[in-house]
Amino acid sequence: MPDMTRQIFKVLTLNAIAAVGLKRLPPELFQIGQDMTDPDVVLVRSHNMHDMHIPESVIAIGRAGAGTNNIPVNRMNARGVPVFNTPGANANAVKELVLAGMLMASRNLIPALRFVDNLEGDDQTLHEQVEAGKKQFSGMELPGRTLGIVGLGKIGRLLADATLKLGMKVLGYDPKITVESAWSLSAEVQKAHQIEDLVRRSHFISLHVPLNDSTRHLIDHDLVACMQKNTILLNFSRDAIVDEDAILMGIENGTIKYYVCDFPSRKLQHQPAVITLPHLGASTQEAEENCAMMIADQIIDYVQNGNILHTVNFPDVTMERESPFRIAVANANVPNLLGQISTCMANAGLNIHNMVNKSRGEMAYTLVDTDNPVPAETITAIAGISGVLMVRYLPEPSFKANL
Ligand SMILES: NC(=O)c1ccc[n+]([C@@H]2O[C@H](COP(=O)([O-])OP(=O)(O)OC[C@H]3O[C@@H](n4cnc5c(N)ncnc54)[C@H](O)[C@@H]3O)[C@@H](O)[C@H]2O)c1
Ligand SMILES: O=C(O)CC[C@@H](O)C(=O)O
Repeated sequence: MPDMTRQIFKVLTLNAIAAVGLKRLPPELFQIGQDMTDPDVVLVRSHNMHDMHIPESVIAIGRAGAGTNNIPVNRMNARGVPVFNTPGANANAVKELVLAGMLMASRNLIPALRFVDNLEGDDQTLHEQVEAGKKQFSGMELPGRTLGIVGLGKIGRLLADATLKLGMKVLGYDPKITVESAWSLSAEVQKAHQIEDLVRRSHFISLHVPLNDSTRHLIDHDLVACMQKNTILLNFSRDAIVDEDAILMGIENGTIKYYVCDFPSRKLQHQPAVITLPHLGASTQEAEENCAMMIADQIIDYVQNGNILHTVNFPDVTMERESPFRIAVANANVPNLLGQISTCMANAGLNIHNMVNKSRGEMAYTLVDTDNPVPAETITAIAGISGVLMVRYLPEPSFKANL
């Protein structure tokens, strides 16, 4: 069980996190380093944490970005460790790169650039070759074409808005769409009830779903077989959302004109119809700074106040402080745990001032403010309840980081 009352939090950074975000973590409260033993918090971007030993001291993981498939979320669930991310903070950067990808493909820009690079001779010869050769790169325009967007979250929605403005027809498929996304989606986006339907009707298809067991190889041989001839497929989500063999087969038989993606692989390298970028979707100054600032603020609020906003494994739970004494409990979402926690507090004669409890799937999280300090034995008693995964005592800190 980590030391819950400690006031200095050690932050291990596994990737470069923008300085403007790290600066939000004041040195009075946080010690930051790339070589930290027994960290309280791990900050990460794309570093693969699956094979890494994650010390018992860790109370939170912060992903400065959207995708969390590089983090062993299930292992963290068992320990009651929230995995934070920064939804939307890099969405515009990805949207812009997808637009660039669509234009690179629709205007054959990559082979055209290669053609020019390889021209030889003086200017006169070069101009002659340009005029004779350019017809092979003749492309198509976007207005009137159909873009199918798979996943209408933060990125998918921005892409829908931008491409509608360019005069495209937009089809969307998202069986798990959130209420927030549905509200903010343009009414001009047509709903596809089946992904096969979207794939059949689209000239361009762009993937914007998280990688998990239900989306791994979402684009397989069967779906490629449903595509129109000369489809342009864009994948700025994750490599394994597509079956690369199916993509290469689709290219070979003329179904896929271009596969534009952000995830290089040996199989895809040197394929003329594949445009691969080096995972550049979120690589803008703006996105990197947005993600770093957002994750820093979420971590500060969690370590100081136990508040949870934007994780992939916990419910959002926030409560204004009305008393200086607070405990935060992560527990399995099973009957009677709340009752047992309250009993431990009643046994210590503690009066509950305010309380909030929420669950998400198998995880539940409770914040309890008390009128009096919580004795160490009470924290130990709560930690000993079967199903309790993590308890933190959070007396109001003498030094508070600004949020
Ligand atoms: N290339 C990059 O640098 C980069 C940057 C940011 C995000 N990403 C990737 O893009 C993904 C999406 O990012 P976001 O910010 O839009 O996330 P988001 O959570 O806002 O949106 C994801 C959407 O996918 C939907 N979805 C889930 N399963 C689906 C399925 N089987 N079929 C259709 N829709 C499904 C969800 O309902 C949700 O609306 C991330 O998970 C990440 O892997 C890549
Ligand atoms: O941090 C990055 O550069 C990539 C982030 C991106 O893949 C994401 O899922 O947010």
